[in-house]
Parts: sequence; C-alpha cells; structure tokens
Amino acid sequence: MTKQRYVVALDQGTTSSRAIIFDHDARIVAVSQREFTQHYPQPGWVEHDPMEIWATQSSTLTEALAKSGIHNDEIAAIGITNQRETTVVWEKATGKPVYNAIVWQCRRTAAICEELKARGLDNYVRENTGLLLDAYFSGTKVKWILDNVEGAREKAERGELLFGTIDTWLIWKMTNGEVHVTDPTNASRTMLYNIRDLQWDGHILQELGIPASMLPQVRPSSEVYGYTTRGGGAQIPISGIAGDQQAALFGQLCFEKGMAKNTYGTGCFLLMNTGETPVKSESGLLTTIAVGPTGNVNYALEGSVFMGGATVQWLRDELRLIDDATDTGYFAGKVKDSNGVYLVPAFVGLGAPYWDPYARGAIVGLTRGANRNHIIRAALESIAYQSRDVLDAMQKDSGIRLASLKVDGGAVANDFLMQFQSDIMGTTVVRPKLIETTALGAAFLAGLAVGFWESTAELSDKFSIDREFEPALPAEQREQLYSGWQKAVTRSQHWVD
Ligand SMILES: Nc1ncnc2c1ncn2[C@@H]1O[C@H](COP(=O)(O)OP(=O)(O)O)[C@@H](O)[C@H]1O
Ligand SMILES: O=P(O)(O)OC[C@H](O)CO
Repeated sequence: MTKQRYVVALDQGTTSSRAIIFDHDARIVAVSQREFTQHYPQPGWVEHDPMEIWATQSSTLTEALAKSGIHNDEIAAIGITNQRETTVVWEKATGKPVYNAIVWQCRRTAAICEELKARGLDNYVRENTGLLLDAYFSGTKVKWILDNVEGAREKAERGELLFGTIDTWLIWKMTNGEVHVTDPTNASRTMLYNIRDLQWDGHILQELGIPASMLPQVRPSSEVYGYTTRGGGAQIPISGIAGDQQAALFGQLCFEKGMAKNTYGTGCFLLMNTGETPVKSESGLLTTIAVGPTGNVNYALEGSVFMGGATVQWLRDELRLIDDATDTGYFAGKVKDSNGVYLVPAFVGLGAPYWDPYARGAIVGLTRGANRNHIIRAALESIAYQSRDVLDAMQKDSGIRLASLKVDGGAVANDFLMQFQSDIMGTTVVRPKLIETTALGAAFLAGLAVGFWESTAELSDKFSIDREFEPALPAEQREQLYSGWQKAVTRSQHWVD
C-alpha cells in the first residue's frame, strides 16, 4: 500500500483558487493557482461565476498533483478553506447555480439591511449571530436571490434549491452532489447562525423568508465529511473546513485565548481568539466562531477591512500606475513620505470599525507637488492605517495589549508595508517563513481529522519566523500621521445616498 505522505489544502480566495500540497513537516511540495473573473455589474456590486470557481479550483488540484508527480493515493486528506460570506444558490437536482455567486464585498443588499434595521432586527442579530446587520454577510444575499431571480422563491419553498458558502459549494461538487455541509466558522458568517446555540436561527430565517431546507448541515471543522476521486482514482477524504480567516488563525497556531493574527489578502482581517466565551464588542468589531485546539468551537473578535491588497490591484488594473503588486514597495520607497496625501479605499464602503456602506473612495491632501509615487505610497499606507483602526478597537474590547502581531497573506511580502505597519501601530510585526498560513490551517484541520498529525502540540515545531519588524517612528510623529488618516476617513464617509 502506498504511504500517504501528503495533505492538500484547497484555498478558494476572492481573486484566485489555489491548491497547495504539504508534506508531514508542513513544507509546501507543490502549488497551483488560477485567477478568475471578477464581475462588477453595477457600482458597488461584485459577483463571481460559481462554475468558474469550481473549474479553477478543481483544475488547480489536478495541476498540483501532476506538477509534483504525486499520485492521489498518496494524499491522506483534503482541507477546504474559502473566501467567506460569498453566497451560492443552486438547484439540487441539476447542480446548476440559479444566479452568480454574490461576493462578500457586494453592497447590493444595503437597502434590505436598512429595512431590517427599521423592523428592529439589528439588536437581535448582534446578540445572536455576533455580527452587524450589514450587506457583507450571506443572509441578505440569499434573500436578494430569492426575491429577484424569477421562480427562485417558489423553488426554494418546494425544497428544490440549496444554499452554500464556497466551502459548501466545492464539497457538493467534489462529492458529486452527495454531501451538503459547512462548518461553524463559515456558518457564523451567514448572519443566519446562532453562535450561542450553535444552530441555524429560526427567527432570522423567518424574518428573511429563507426556507431551512436550503441550508447545509453544520459539522465540526475537523472531521471526515465525504470522499472525492477528483485528481485521480483513489477516494480521498475531505476532512477539514474553515473560513479563510479562521483557517489562518489556526495555521498561525493561535489556539489560545488572547492570540491574534492579521491577514493581508484582498481585504485585511485581524482576529483574536477569545477562548470558549464570546466577547461582545463595543467598538465595531464582530464576534465570530474560530477553531480551538481540538477542532472545537472557540470564539474570536474580528476586525474586517474590505480593501487591503485589492487597493494595490486597483492601482495596477484601473489606474495602471504599476505593472505588478511587487513594484509598490519600490515606488513607495522612492519618496520620503506621502507628501500629505491620504488614500481612503472605501470602494465598497467601509467595514470595521466604521461599517458605512455609503462611504466611497477618496484621495485627499493633494497638492501640486503630489506625484505617482505619493499615491502608490498612500495606497500601501491605507492598508496599514485600516489595520491600526481595528487593532485599537481590538485592544480596547479585549483589554489585551498585543506586544506583537503575527501577520500573513499575499501582501506581507511587502517589506515597506510591514515596516510602516509596525511604525503606525507601535507594535512588533512578526512575519512567518510560510505566509500561506490560510492553506496551512486547512491542511492542519484535515490532517488532524485522519491522524496524519496526532495533535496540535505536534504542529508547533513546524512554525518558524522569517522576520520581525520593530517600530522605528517616534510616537508623536506616529500619532500625527494617524490623526491625518482619521480626518481623511471622515471625508469619505456617508458619500452616496
Ligand atoms: N508585494 C506586494 N505588495 C502589496 N500587495 C501585494 C503584494 N503581493 C501581493 N499583494 C496583494 O495581495 C493580494 C493577494 O494576496 P492573497 O493572500 O493571495 O489574497 P486572496 O486570498 O484574498 O486572494 C492581492 O490583492 C495583491 O494585490
Ligand atoms: O479572499 P480573502 O483572503 O481576502 O478573504 C475574504 C474574507 O474571507 C471575506 O470575509
């Protein structure tokens, strides 16, 4: 019998699908990545084609296996991690989506949220789901599909439609429509899940008119859900699921209360494990479900920033100021400061701690001397300022001052950004050698479920630090720069009606 020496993580992100093969030492053996199309049908709307998500994700699995020469009977398990909240509704009988996936960044349901607030639902949502009544989460996106796609509501009421976040959709496809599941971390992002009872919330489902028959079964983040033959002949267990931010928290070994990480991908997401008790935020953070040391439910405080690395993509794709994201560090370093320029990337409104769906992007402080490098620099700085906003809120709510912050995600490769982050937070920033901690977390969850790794204690020696960035900016200058940012934010708020 072939020895099963590897675990695969499928990391379905907002802009790309990735398959990463890890060995027992948690080293990356092979990676395959494919970008897919972003659809912007109207200002503030964002969609993905679920079939393209599936096609890119399944082909990365095939390619990673082919590239590495690893046969699928050498794979002990597959773990899934995914962009959260993004909503797919499909027909049970045919597996055909009834509409494009409505992406977490999409603002189209802001008016539905207002209506629900007017009906007094916001406090109930806060208390029972840990979230705010915002268009970010899946609940109002499902409602929008049922209200706007012809015949969808009738079909849903006849039990013919299924809902899933991307984890659910991928597992459904990988098991040829046999398994309809999610895990508590993803469920906790739908605004339909009661994070205290750990059950779908009947009251919210009723208020939104969503039939319970559409919902996946919620299973622990680390256990065998089903098997797939994708990528070859053998049956591989699918045995780990976590939303990408919770997977990164797990991959950074933040199993204990008070441990935190910030991930710099499309958005930025700062999460702190608060242990077995949910902590309510007074400062605009979310209470959400994380994964504890045995794959159990823990709680976390989360600061969600909608535009992180995506701001850099905008510089590249829309303004064409750079050819590649990696160029930003070079250009930002060519000027000594941003020359008073601030860029507030409120392109899809602002998330934590402002929660303003009506904010829009702004570049302020321009003078005749402002040039391209200042704008590039201001774009990178905006990522760090937004993370400082949520760190301040996190420290206030948790009562814990972080001596250092663990970071990961695509944009942490940028040394300028990391140094500025440390400067503007006044905190040491710790970058691990392996920045694919989201995929690593999913691999850990899947591997633990099948005994590939014995326990989380075994995982800690698989983690090593690449570099620590120490704050170098005098406190007075730091606060002066930061107050300029806060002023800039006020200029972008409540922009559209
Ligand atoms: N050197 C860099 N400097 C700044 N941003 C970067 C750099 N490299 C990648 N990025 C940004 O990081 C993001 C990709 O990170 P990733 O973790 O793959 O995101 P996701 O999982 O959200 O798709 C992109 O938005 C990209 O613009
Ligand atoms: O695609 P990412 O990595 O930016 O993550 C998206 C988040 O899960 C949205 O909540």
